[in-house]
Amino acid sequence: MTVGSVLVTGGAGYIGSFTALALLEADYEVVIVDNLYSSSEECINRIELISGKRPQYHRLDTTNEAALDKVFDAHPDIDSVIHFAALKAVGESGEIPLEYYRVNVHGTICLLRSMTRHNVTNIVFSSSATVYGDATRFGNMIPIPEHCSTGPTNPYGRTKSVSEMTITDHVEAQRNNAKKEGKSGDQWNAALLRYFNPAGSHPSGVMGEDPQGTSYNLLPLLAQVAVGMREKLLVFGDDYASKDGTAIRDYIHILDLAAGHLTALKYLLDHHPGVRAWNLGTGKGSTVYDMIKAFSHVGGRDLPYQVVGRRAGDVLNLTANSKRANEELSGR
Ligand SMILES: O=c1ccn([C@@H]2O[C@H](COP(=O)(O)OP(=O)(O)O[C@H]3O[C@H](CO)[C@@H](O)[C@H](O)[C@H]3O)[C@@H](O)[C@H]2O)c(=O)[nH]1
Repeated sequence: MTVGSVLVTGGAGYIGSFTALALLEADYEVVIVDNLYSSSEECINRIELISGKRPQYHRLDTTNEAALDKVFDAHPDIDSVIHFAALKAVGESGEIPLEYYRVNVHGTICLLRSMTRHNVTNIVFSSSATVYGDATRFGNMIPIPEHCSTGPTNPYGRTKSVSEMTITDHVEAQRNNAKKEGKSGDQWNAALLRYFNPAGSHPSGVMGEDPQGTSYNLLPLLAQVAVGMREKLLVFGDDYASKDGTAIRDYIHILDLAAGHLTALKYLLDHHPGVRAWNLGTGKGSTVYDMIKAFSHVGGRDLPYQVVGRRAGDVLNLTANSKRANEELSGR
């Protein structure tokens, strides 16, 4: 018996595929759409290998609204959407901002329009801690609570912020319209999940972060150095105001992150909160050097690195205040 039917956009990507797996394991029916821009169909096979269930899958771009409509038509049971599909951060990403806005923002708009036409009214959005930018700019807001004002420092973060605002405005407008028509108005709901830095793989070793093409994030790069695919890690700046000069991030295990999507979805369905933002992080900050040390320790050899200049758009510290998520989502 299925407990609900969920459309997962970007479900062949790193976080998307782990969430699709968690949904299947919790007996949801899963329909994945993905353009395979930075992933591969092999992900669908891996999800099946672990869960014993094959998610339904359509290859399409979320900016193709007509194709999205067909998916909703073909799966009338879909009652919720988890929206991952987006171009992922590539460093400062300043070189291709229009492509970021087309895929990340326009894709979100197309999805919301198609959901509205099909009366699918619950959306969990894959946002990012990057929306906060430098949380020290108005006094010290570290660890960062959800009420910290947003101020992203790179185009990728801005597309996440604009998508959050688009979803918020749409959900509020839909609720107000429903009320005007004498309905309860609590039908539309959105979770804005602000992830800190995802890390790790499935204990089976079958699924993990497997970036297609060049990788820009610390974890996959460290893994590549550890297995000898890459000569050394470039450390982007050792002149930050931290204990060892390198920048601080909050690394959260991918299985915990995936579980957070299911609990947020349940919260929407049980409580009809309208729009609610949650940080998904651990509350524990680690520097780049901490991460190099941890990888060296586990791998049994010192990993080579070289300090270079700071990367544009990076901030000193992104560490979550995870009180709200702990109180509202844990144990669900
Ligand atoms: O080769 C590298 C890569 C990264 N870093 C540093 O490592 C930390 C983490 O960087 P990275 O893994 O690229 O993540 P962030 O820049 O913190 O975050 C981006 O990447 C995350 C993982 O995909 C997303 O969740 C965020 O939304 C996105 O902004 C930062 O201090 C970087 O300066 C290095 O020193 N060398």
